[in-house]
Amino acid sequence: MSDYKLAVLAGDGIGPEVMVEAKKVLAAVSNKFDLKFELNEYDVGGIAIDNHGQALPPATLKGCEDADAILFGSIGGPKWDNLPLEQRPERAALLALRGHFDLFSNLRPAKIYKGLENFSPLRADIAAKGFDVLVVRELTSGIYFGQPKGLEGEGEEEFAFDTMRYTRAEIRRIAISAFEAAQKRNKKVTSVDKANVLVCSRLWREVTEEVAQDYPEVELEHIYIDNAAMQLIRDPSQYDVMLCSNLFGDIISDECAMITGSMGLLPSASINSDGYGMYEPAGGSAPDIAGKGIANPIAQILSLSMLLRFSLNEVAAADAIDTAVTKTLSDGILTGELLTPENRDQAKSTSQVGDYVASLIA
Ligand SMILES: NC(=O)C1=CN([C@@H]2O[C@H](COP(=O)(O)OP(=O)(O)OC[C@H]3O[C@@H](n4cnc5c(N)ncnc54)[C@H](O)[C@@H]3O)[C@@H](O)[C@H]2O)C=CC1
Ligand SMILES: CC(C)CC(=O)C(=O)O
Ligand SMILES: [Mg+2]
Repeated sequence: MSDYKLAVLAGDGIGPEVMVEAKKVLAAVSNKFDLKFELNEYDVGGIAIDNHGQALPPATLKGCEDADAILFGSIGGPKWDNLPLEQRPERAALLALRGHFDLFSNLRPAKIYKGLENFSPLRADIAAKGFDVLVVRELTSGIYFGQPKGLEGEGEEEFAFDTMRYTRAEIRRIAISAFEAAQKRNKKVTSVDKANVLVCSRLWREVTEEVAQDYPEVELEHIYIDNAAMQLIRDPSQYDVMLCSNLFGDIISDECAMITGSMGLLPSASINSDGYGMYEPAGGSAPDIAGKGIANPIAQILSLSMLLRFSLNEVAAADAIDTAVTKTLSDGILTGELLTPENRDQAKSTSQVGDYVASLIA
């Protein structure tokens, strides 16, 4: 019997809706594998601004510090869009948590599931070649963590800037994450950069080449971000691990999600060097569908599986969730955004999908 303490931060928009489903699945695996979890829920993001006047209240941060891992939903939304940047949920809570816990290694696994081949926006013959990519994104540096500056000057001379900055050490540790992951997969790392114009990308290439020396069995290739975005549509089967800086990984991972059929299928793990992590869907709070009971809960459920696997080493429980999700999708238990207009009447609700996954584990 294990005792784990999780900080549960559902957040805004669809966050609380999909979190309910992840908790159902957690209850099912707790039962099946005789695991004991203490779940402590905290406000974060817009809801925390409304209730406590700040996006990351001290009690939330303390709860995360006291936990074995964080299960995170998503934050932000139109209600808080006009706040100054430093108070907005995305910066004041999400980037703050990533920075505070040094969660530099962001893993975003995307694949076309069996049964969903026809729901990928890829051309059928391209989808048939397969798609199974792990985006390894640097998460605590680069342009999102450079000092924003603005606004200065006046009139048409008024300006703002963001700085992109990477140290060798920051590049080295994320490159090692990518090579370690590739060793357990198909032994290929594609490093995505813009080394034809950016100095940071020149350093990125140099350090990535150095790290590659320690992994002779892993192939390393470099590609410019614009070409990578295009190649992912032309022939994504050529990729295994895609190593990206913070900005490029943010963009490329949304593209990978959509290749699988939906933003709502892509989970993520954000891990530090001690194995502590925050686990969240790669997508956002989806204000356009929030409150309708139609959000896809799979990314949240798979984020829970990653939490069990990477931070708690509960591999059997994680495997059980992955197997149940695979069967749910191949059984055609799908939320509406995955379906075509002709068969959308067969769409299942958020809670029907969560119930089905949980029932397969029980
Ligand atoms: N980790 C986080 O908390 C993130 C927060 N955001 C924030 O979320 C808010 C909305 O951002 P958007 O740019 O609209 O991106 P988004 O990822 O929330 O939504 C983009 C599109 O994907 C769809 N989508 C996303 N998750 C889905 C799911 N589980 N099931 C079905 N469809 C899903 C949405 O309906 C929308 O059409 C913004 O405030 C943004 O800053 C954005 C990305 C990550
Ligand atoms: C606030 C953003 C950096 C969050 C996001 O888009 C992401 O982590 O993918
Ligand atoms: Mg993003």
